[in-house]
Amino acid sequence: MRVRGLRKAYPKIQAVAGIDLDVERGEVFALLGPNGAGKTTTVEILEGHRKRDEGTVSVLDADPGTAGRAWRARIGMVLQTATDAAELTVNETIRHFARYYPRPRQPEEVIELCGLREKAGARVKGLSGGQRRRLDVALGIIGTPELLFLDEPTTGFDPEARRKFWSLIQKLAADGTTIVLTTHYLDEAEALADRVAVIAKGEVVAQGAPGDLGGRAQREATVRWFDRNGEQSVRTSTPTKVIGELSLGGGELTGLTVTRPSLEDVYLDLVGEAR
Ligand SMILES: Nc1ncnc2c1ncn2[C@@H]1O[C@H](COP(=O)(O)OP(=O)(O)OP(=O)(O)O)[C@@H](O)[C@H]1O
Repeated sequence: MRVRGLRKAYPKIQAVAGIDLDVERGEVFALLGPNGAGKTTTVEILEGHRKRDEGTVSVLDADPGTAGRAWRARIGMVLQTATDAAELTVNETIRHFARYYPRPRQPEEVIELCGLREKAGARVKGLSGGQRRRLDVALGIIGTPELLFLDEPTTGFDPEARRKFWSLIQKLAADGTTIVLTTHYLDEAEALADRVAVIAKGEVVAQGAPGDLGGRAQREATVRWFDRNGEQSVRTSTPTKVIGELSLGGGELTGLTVTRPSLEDVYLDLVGEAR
């Protein structure tokens, strides 16, 4: 996927103000950014659901603005708005949608992957919020997409469901599915994404591997330990040296930790600077 100079204005706001993105095949790519940053608008343009004002976009070697049905069948989407509640059961819904695709996954496999086995016979309208979201994901992957868009996929999931969802995404990625997701959960981006882009006010303010975003790996570390006087801490760019010096006494250092700024620290700095 290749995006250059993407722009989109609504009557009152420039929602996307010149975005460049590259996503490689097989990559998990996360879009991060505060509410209203322009993530959903960008994703909708990439999905072919919204017209852009300016810029060039190539998704699976086609322009989403003009690509046809065959292209659409190669793409899976999980939008922010949940599937319409229906009288159908989970099983029936998944089977129904499978018929739209030339190369569907087995419905039983998808039910299993999405943790819906116990709810397969339940009516969709009776599902909890998190279960509905898992059904959305099931419908997003039923067509065996080469590229899967997930807009805030785990909002409303309990911690266990989120972990299960992460392993589902890891399985899909291991099978070669390219995944573009938006999320407000930085631990999710860190667990799943090969690369992330932080968007603020319609612009990309940083892009890179989660471990290296905003020069994170090069930022100063904090070394903490306990001694007779209580907790001690030093900020340093050479933590190994600091620990070497502390170790000269020969004893074990109590409560020794070395920490770098978290992805959340870096993210908040980046987004704060963009305000
Ligand atoms: N259909 C629309 N008509 C007018 N303005 C819109 C429309 N959709 C979005 N906007 C505005 O465009 C800006 C970007 O919205 P967008 O939904 O792309 O942000 P987002 O990054 O996805 O936010 P969130 O994290 O809250 O989902 C916001 O200021 C929003 O109010």
